[in-house]
Amino acid sequence: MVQKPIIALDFPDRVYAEQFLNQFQDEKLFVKVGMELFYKEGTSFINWLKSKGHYIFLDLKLHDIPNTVYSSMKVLAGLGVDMVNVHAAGGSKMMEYALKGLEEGTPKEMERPKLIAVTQLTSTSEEQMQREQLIDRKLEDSVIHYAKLAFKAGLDGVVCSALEAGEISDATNKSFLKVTPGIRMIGDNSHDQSRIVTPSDARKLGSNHIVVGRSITQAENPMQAYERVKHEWELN
Ligand SMILES: O=c1ccn([C@@H]2O[C@H](COP(=O)(O)O)[C@@H](O)[C@H]2O)c(=O)[nH]1
Repeated sequence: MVQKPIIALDFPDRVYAEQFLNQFQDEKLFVKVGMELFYKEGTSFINWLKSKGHYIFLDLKLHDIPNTVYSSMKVLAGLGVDMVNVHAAGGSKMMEYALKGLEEGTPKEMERPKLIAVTQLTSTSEEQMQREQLIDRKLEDSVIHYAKLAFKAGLDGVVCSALEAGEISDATNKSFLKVTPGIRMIGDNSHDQSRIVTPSDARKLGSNHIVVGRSITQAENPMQAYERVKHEWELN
């Protein structure tokens, strides 16, 4: 799959999203559609993105009982997106059912979307995890544990911070995807993120894909910000 930085289209509606995308003219981008935009615009916006030739990560982070996730994935499989995800905290059985739903729901002429699992959100710090999730371990231990569960369940990879990418490769295998949000250029505002890494360090640490939102979408010149991120990411 194409390794361009994945741009998080965190916009309230398609008018904002299309205005943003129009700046890139005919460039085929890798974009992420999250809950905000999908809940507002639904599948018609996904179809529009596809008609423009963009790669799509549909970031809905499913987390429910196995049967519900199975049936929902069966539906999402028909959308023709490139990547979807679940929360690993839903457990091994839920992840296996998610994969089964995707496999059964993908039309014969399409490729099954990659399925990845969120380990610990990049906004979560070790202190918060220990206090609120009552996990009395290092944050890396929890991330690696979830990555191993996702790997065993047959998933294609995980969402993690680039800080954990190397250890995940060692615990699974090199082709297991590490998709890493929490990306910031030096000096950028970290906002609500806790585990942040630059594009260049993410590459060095072993990320396969980086996800970048506000550093691009809220920049004074989003095109220029995207080119800077892409340059750093591709250079290393
Ligand atoms: O652990 C996670 C999982 C998903 N995200 C999503 O990525 C982007 C990051 O946006 P920034 O503006 O670059 O912080 C956003 O859509 C999150 O929902 C994540 O950050 N961490």
